[in-house]
Amino acid sequence: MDESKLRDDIVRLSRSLYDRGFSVGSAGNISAAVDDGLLITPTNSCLGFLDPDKISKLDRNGNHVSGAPPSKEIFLHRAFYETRPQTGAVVHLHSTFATALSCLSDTDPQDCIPPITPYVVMRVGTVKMVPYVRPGDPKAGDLIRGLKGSCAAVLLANHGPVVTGRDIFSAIYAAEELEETAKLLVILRRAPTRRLAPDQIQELKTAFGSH
Ligand SMILES: O=C(CO)COP(=O)(O)O
Ligand SMILES: [Zn+2]
Repeated sequence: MDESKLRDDIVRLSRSLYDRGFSVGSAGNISAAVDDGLLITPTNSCLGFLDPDKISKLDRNGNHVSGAPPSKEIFLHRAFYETRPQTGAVVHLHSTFATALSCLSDTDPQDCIPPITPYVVMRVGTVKMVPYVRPGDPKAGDLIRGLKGSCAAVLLANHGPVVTGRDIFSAIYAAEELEETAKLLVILRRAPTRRLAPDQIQELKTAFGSH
């Protein structure tokens, strides 16, 4: 794993998210696994203007070893790496439509993003809601551990999405797919909407793997 390329990829992909309005201000944070720990965006940093040399590095025990102070959501990120060994990167955003679903009281907490299109099934899988805790509360880590690795993505109630992937590219593509599907769900709200049928979902899982 080339850490310096990974740092450049984090900067480039974060800027792209920011430029397209998936994040604003200093909201959101991104981490990626490296051989000896993980890289995570610094707390209070803007995803549009990251400096590769200031990205925080933590060792395998979660100790801060270099860069600016890490995101306060480090507990959330580490819980995904701990419970889903296939995780190579974690993306947390306050993207508008996924956050809207996280605030709507009739979003199904066991199935926040119903399977209405193939790509959300292929890239994201089942999304559960995690009860509200304040940003940076270590309890968020306990709540993620409680899912026992069953979800690649969650919505934090009244806060926003957290999405994981094998690597930084797949985590970000999945976060974009989740946001676009959330937008469709908000647009289609109260309109009778066809879901993919269970056999169609199974066909996708067989053809493309499941989350
Ligand atoms: O989105 C955020 C908190 O939930 C941003 O926090 P950080 O700036 O500490 O990464
Ligand atoms: Zn947040």
